[in-house]
Amino acid sequence: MSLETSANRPLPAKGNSQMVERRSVDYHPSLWEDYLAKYSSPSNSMDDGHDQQAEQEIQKLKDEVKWMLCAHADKPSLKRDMIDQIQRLGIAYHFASEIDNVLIKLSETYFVSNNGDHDNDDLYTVALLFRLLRQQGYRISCDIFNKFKDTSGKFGEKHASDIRGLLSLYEASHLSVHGEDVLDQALSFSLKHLESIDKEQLSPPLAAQVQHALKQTIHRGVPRLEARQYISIYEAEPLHNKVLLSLAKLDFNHLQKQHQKELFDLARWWMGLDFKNKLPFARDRLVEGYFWILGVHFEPELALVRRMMTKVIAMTSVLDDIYDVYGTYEELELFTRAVQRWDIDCINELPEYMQVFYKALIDVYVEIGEKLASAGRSYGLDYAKEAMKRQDRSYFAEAKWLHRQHKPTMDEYMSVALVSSGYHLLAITSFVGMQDIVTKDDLDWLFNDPKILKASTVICRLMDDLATHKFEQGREHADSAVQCYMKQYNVTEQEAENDLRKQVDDAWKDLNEECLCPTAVAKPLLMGILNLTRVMDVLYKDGGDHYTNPHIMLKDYIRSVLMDPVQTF
Ligand SMILES: CC(C)=CCC/C(C)=C/COP(=O)(O)OP(=O)(O)O
Repeated sequence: MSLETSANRPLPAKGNSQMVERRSVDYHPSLWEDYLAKYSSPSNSMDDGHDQQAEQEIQKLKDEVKWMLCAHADKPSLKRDMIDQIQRLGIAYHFASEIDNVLIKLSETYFVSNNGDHDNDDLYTVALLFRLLRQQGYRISCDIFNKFKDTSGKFGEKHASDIRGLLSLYEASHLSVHGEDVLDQALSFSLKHLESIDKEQLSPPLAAQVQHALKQTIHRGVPRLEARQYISIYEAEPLHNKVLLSLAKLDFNHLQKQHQKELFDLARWWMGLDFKNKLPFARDRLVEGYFWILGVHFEPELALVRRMMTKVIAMTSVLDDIYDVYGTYEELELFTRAVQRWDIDCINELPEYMQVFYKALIDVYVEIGEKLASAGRSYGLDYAKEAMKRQDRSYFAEAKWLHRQHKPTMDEYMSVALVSSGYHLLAITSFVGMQDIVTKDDLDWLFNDPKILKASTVICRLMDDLATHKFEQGREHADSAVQCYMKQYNVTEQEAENDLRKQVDDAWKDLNEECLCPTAVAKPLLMGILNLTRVMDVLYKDGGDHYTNPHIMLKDYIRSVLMDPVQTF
C-alpha cells in the first residue's frame, strides 16, 4: 500500500466532532504530574548555580583516573578490568582518547605480537578482551573461543563451574554477527549454566552480577540505567577502586542535576500545551519520553538534541493516539492531508482538538528550525520535517487498513510498520540534532534506510508488537506483526512469537555488524541508533509495554536515573 496522500487537494470543511462515536483506551494517568508541577513552577525552579565544589572534586578525580590509564603504558593488560569498570560505571565519556589508546595496545599485544597464542588465558580474560574490543568496533575473530571447546566441538563442561568466566562469555556473546556459530553456542552454554546455578553458593556481589546479567545484558542495556545499577554492584565488590567509585557517584549526581533541569524546562512547555485537558484521550508521558531519549544521548553537551528528540517523541506519542484511538477515519484523512501540506493555514479546516495538536506540532519544528539556523545548519530542518510527514503517512496507512478491514501480508505490513515504529523519525531527529558531527551526506545516507536503521526498526517494531498485540486485539486495532505472520505462514501464535523473536536476534547481529569499523558514518551517530535499539530491549523485553504502563517497572527506573541521587557516603 502506498503511504502517499494527495497533499495539494483542498481540505473539506470542518465537521462536528461532538456527535461522533469514538474509541477510547483507559491509559494510566501520568505518574509525575505533582512532581513536575512542583519543580517546574518558576517559583520553585532549581538554582542554576554550578556546584563548584562537586565540579572541582570531579576534576581532581578525573585527573587521577587519567593518570591510572596512562601509567604502565607497556602493560596494557593491567588496565583491561579497569576499562570495563570505567565503562560500566558510566564515566568512560571523560576518557575516550585514553581508552582508545589502551585498546589499541591491547589489540596489538594480543592479536598482532603474539598471534593470539595465549594458552594460559582463561575464559574470563579472553571473553572480556573480545567484548571490549568488539564494543570499540574491532573486527576480532571469534575463533579465540575455540580453545575452550572439548573434542566433541562443544564448550567443555569443565568451564561450567567458572562463574566469572561464564558471565564474561555470556556478555561477550551478545556482540555476535551472522555466521559466528561459536558465539551462538557460547550464548546457550553460558545462559544454561548461569540460570541453573545456585545463587546462594556465590558471594553476594557475584550473585548480584549474575542476576543482573540474566535480566539485562551490558550490550543491550541503556547506558545511564546500567551505570546507576552497576555503581551499587561495584560498591559491594570488596576490591573496588575507590577513585573510580567516587568519580562515578559524583559524576552521576552532577549529570542528574543537569538532566532534571532539562526535564523541568520541557515540562513547562508540556504543561503549557495543556494536552491533559485539551486531548485527554492521549497518553501523558513526557517524563517517560525524556527517559527514552536520555537512554539515547546522556552526555552533558548533547542537551539540544535531547530537547529536540523529547519534543518529537512526546508529540509522536499523542499523534499515535490520535490515529489509533480517538480520530475518526474522516478526520484522519483531513489531518493527514494537513500534515502533508505543513501549512498553518490548514488549521481552520480541522476539528478543534486536531487544531490544538497541529499548531503545537508546527511550533515544535519552528523551534527546531531556529536552533538549526543559529548553528548554520538549516538544511537539517527539511529532513526532520520530512521524517515527521513520513511517520504521519504510515499512521494513516494503518488507519486505512483498519477502516477497510484490510489484512496485510507480513511484507506489506512491515513496509509500513517499520516506519510507524517511530525509529526512522527518532533516528533522523537524532542525526539532525548532532549538529557538529553530522553532514548532509550522512542525512541522505540515513534517509535511504541503511542496514543499521532497518535492523533497529525491525527490533523496535517486532518487540513492540510482541509486547502489545494481545492488548491491542482487545480493542479495535489493525493487525500486528504476530497476526500477519500467523496468517501468512499458517502457524500458531506461539510459533509466530518464537519466529519473530528469532528475527529480533538476527536483526541484532546486523546491527552489531554495522557498528564494526570502518563504519559508514561517524561512530557517535551510530551510537544514537544503537542506544535507541537498547531502549527497546529495556522497555519491551519482558513482554510488557512499559512506556504505556510506566507504573509497573519503569517508574523505578525513572526515579533511579532522574530523581534519586546516588548516596555518596
Ligand atoms: C518510538 C516512538 C516515536 C515512541 C512514541 C511513543 C509510542 C508511539 C510508543 C508506542 O506505542 P504503541 O505500542 O501504541 O505504538 P503502535 O501503535 O505503533 O504499535
